[in-house]
Amino acid sequence: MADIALPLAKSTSTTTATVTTLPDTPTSSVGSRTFGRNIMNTSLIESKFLSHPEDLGVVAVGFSGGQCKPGVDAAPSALIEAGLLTQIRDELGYNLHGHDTVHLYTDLVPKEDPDYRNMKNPRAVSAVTRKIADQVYNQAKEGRLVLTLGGDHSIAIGTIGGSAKAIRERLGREIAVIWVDAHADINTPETSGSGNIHGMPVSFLTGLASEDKEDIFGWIKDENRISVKKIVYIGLRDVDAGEKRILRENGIKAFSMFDIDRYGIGRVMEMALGHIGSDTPIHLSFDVDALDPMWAPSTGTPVRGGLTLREGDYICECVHETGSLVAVDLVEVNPSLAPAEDIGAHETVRAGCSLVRCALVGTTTAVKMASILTSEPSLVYSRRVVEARVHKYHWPAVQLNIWMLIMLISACTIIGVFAAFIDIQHTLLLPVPWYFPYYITVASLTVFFILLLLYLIYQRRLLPSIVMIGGFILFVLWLTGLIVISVQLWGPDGSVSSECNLQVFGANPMPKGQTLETLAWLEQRSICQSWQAVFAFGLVGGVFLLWIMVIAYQVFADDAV
Ligand SMILES: NC(=[NH2+])NCCC[C@H](N)C(=O)O
Repeated sequence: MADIALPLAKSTSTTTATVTTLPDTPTSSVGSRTFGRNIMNTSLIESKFLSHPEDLGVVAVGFSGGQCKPGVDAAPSALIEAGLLTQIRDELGYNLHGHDTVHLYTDLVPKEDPDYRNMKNPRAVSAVTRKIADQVYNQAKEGRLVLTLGGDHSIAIGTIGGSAKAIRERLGREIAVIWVDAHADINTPETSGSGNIHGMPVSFLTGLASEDKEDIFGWIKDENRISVKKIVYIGLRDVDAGEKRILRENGIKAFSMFDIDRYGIGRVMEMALGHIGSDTPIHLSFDVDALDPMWAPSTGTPVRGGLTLREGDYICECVHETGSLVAVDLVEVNPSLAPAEDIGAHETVRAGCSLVRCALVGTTTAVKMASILTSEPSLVYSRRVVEARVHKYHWPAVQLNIWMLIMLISACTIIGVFAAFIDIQHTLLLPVPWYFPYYITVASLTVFFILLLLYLIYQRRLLPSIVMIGGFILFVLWLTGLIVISVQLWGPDGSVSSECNLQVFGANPMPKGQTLETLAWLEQRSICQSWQAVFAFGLVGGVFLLWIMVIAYQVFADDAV
């Protein structure tokens, strides 16, 4: 394979590209990315699926055979020259692996490569993507995050094929793909108008297109494939007719620029990540042409009306914040296509660097600025740590809702019954026993506690400790009330229950007719039934308070794992 080796010191050139590489800083001097230790450089997000989140496997792919315009193969060198890898290592604190070579794959490109099923350069793209799949797989199987710098978007057949296989082997899970692009790249060879394979990678990855010939994508096996249900598109605005049909028929989730205008990027990201779910590893494949040409003009198939750079960065930050990111591709930067002088290429490369940084470190910029402004541990930092922890608690929504509903019913019934009892005592000119107002107070506190929980849920700040402490206090109060009620019902003095059985339920003969006596009997019966209801709801409340403590403990324990 003909590759450009990257020397350790800044160099000014090789035959095909000018390559500037990392200054010779030993990796060991790079700040640790251990959670919370190095706030300048560290992502505050704990990775869910990487065993070595501090390691970054880099695959630099200088390949342009998936389309016809030369120049996209020079992108990795341009990005590296702009200092991307140096920053990733020295500022973001990653340990880099495999970063010392830009692969050109010239030896994999056959001399003769006639079109096949309407595909251009089919054997070259197949051989190169197969090799890329191996490279990405080798990095990903070590439990590292993998960054691939393309290259045109056909290389995603290799990057996604490789990470899908590695994650299946390592974790037994399927990956999800967030495909940020102006195009859907889901043409089959038959629906493609251009025959360019960079417009087809998703169809090969999902199995919508396949081929038996080993040298023309026959190497793609189930282990490399992804499910159509696990792809989410963002930024679409130039989708071919055949692709629209494929998207519709397969129910593929897609957020076009129209959706971004309508809902805003924040809501779109919520919906996109909601579709994927929080327990699925994510491969982010970012085509720079998703950005508006204003921000990224140097790309092979620019389409106006795209994302702002900030929206692109936000997408990358959101994906990073999930903690589910396992691989990132940045593709279709073509430094040789600079419509308005050289500045276009420069801007596009800068935009690309920004996207990658955001994907690798999330929103640390804010933290970084705050920490520079104050020498004390920054407020922003501490707040973010708290938020990162709060967001990780997974409350079982159904149980929580049932719990609140039943507790609310119990508390309100008890308040109602005792309020009525107090009224009766007043009417009969009898003193009010202490436990009537006591139980009303406890039940009111319970209602207040439920309202507090609702508020905290709305704020996404419900901590298990609050629920456990609150639940425990209420349980003790509730239990005291229950004991008092039981003593009244069945205890030695008073014994409401035996009184009721004797006078009311066991009254013989039962009063009938519209007499005062019947009315008095009916009133007494309803008082007796109210006592029973109070006992029943008191019992339910006590048990449910125990239950919520168990739930809170489980939520707490799950998070600690
Ligand atoms: N990754 C890209 N830039 N793809 C552009 C694809 C354009 C067009 N849909 C095609 O199939 O040829």
